[in-house]
Amino acid sequence: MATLAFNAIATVTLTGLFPTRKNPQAGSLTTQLQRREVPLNLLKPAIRDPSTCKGNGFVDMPPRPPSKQPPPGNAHLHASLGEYLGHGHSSIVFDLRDVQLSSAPSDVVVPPLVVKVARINRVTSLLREAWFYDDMECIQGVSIPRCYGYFETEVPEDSDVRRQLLAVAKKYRPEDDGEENLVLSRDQMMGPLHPLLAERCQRRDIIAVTILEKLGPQLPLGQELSEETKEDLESMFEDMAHLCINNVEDIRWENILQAPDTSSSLPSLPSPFTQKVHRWRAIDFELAIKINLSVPHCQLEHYCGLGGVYDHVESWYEEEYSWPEEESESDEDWLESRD
Ligand SMILES: Nc1ncnc2c1ncn2[C@@H]1O[C@H](COP(=O)(O)OP(=O)(O)OP(=O)(O)O)[C@@H](O)[C@H]1O
Repeated sequence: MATLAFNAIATVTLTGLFPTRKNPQAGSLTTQLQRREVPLNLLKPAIRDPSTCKGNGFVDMPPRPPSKQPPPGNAHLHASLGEYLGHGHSSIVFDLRDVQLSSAPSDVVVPPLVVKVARINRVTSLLREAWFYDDMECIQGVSIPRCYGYFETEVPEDSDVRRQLLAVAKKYRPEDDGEENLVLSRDQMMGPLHPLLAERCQRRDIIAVTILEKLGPQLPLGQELSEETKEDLESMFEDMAHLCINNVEDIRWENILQAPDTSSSLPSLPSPFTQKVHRWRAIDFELAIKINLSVPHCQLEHYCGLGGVYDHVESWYEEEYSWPEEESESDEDWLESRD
């Protein structure tokens, strides 16, 4: 049996756009999306000259490790959107059901998958994140989920699919409209944006998704974390530090999920840096930066982020936490009327 290469899927057809918790079957709408390769120079790493920063922990930036994937495939993935799994500033994430793969060898194993759908004004966040997935290919299935590609399609401004996405996005995060994308402003401080990012941040007629391996739940709240779990989490972020990826701004409880462990999941692989097999995985690289920090210095920053996660887990009590919000009836009625 062969496993699905990260670049095997060329096109994706998604049906049932977009369900809600109260109406998981909602939407007879369908769309087809095409893989878009993410340019290597999409993002500029932050490079400090090690000779002028002696003792500050800067190193020579290692080149991106060469991809171990075969030549790009031509497979077509067909799936319907299942349960809503979560959302953030940039996206809404759904389980994928009834997954079928065509134009691929029949013995290819497809693990349980999710689709991360960018909010219409956050396509650049997903594109940026897809660059980090490419950059961290060697730790996909190790300390981050396997990523099967970034896909896009153009949708006319007055299309039902676009309207449905806007309505669902608004439902899960009503305050999103018009929010400034601070990450891009930060990228701009390092020089002009890559033309693709500059163009995509003006567009409001693109649906963009990534297809990711489905992970398990977050760390259980309200109990002390074992030393073993803490060591595992620290080692997981050490893998990123070896690739000069600093993700301290997005180390949050929401962004650490259990490694998949169902009978249909793919096994977790040993770290190419520490040979450890992790029980947890990190997600969400919208705010990550590639910077020539040494591993210990990057790890120091990651420890700060993890300290916040440990506090959150250990001092949690239910009344404080009420996420996600319940859907309001009137919005739900509106959505149902669109089906
Ligand atoms: N691979 C996955 N498997 C299972 N659930 C996932 C997966 N990826 C994301 N989720 C769920 O979706 C939620 C939102 O995902 P994520 O944090 O990646 O979104 P985001 O929009 O990039 O967040 P933000 O921009 O606010 O940092 C997660 O907290 C988690 O509950």
